[in-house]
Amino acid sequence: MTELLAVQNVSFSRSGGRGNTRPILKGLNFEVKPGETVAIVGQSGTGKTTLAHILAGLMPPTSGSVRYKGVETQHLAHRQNRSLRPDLQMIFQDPYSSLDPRQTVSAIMDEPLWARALDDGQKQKRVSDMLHALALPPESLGRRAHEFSGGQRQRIAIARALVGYPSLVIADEAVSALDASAQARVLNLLLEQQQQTGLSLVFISHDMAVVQHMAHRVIVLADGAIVEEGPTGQVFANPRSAHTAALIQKDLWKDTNV
Ligand SMILES: Nc1ncnc2c1ncn2[C@@H]1O[C@H](COP(=O)(O)OP(=O)(O)OP(=O)(O)O)[C@@H](O)[C@H]1O
Repeated sequence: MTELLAVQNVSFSRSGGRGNTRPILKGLNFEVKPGETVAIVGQSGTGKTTLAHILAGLMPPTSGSVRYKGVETQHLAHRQNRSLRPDLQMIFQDPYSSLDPRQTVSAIMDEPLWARALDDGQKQKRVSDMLHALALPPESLGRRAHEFSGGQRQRIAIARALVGYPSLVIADEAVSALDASAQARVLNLLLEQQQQTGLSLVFISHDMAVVQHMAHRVIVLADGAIVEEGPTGQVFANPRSAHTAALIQKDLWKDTNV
């Protein structure tokens, strides 16, 4: 098997009022290979977050399929697929909705590790390594999520996603709310984990400089359809679509005006 995630003909429509449906995603096809980072970029409202939720199996596509290691992601929660569940992790944009505020950091970190064949000492070491890598003090373990700031919660959510040695992480604007030093720390950690464990990433970001730094391949969405796809160097050096050129231009403009 060459692909880890296979997206085939995925469309998604939202129902509007009076029986209308509005197409959000239109016939998407792409793959993510082991150890690969695929960035998904596009203007606001073009369907990136909707796609992330469908890829992670949090909602079904209207038509088409998303298979992770051959299993439809919407069926990953089923009992027979439970061992695959910790393999595919998602980092959401908003840590306030993605973490249970009453859970301790220790309990949050335990969940992705339950299925891993590690002894208690190895699990403790993995948790403390992740906290350290994300500049969260060891005392964090006994505290509850609501006791942390937004930036700290986001780092806890990132530690949770990585602690169980996932094969695939879907990161939706995972670092956009972090300050520059925390951003650099997280991006380096993701690259390091990729080198060490062969982690694959679906990386959704509006920040084209970060995309250029992180991704092997870029997929450009416009109005719910793929308008360009290719190796990162090629897409940035020679964008074929006006949408891609506009995204790159906008980012350059931003950088010269900080
Ligand atoms: N819960 C919802 N109910 C109705 N429409 C929605 C809902 N969530 C998103 N949409 C609509 O679906 C479309 C795609 O939204 P989505 O959030 O997936 O885009 P996006 O590319 O991630 O945007 P952004 O970069 O601003 O986060 C938009 O037109 C949005 O208004």
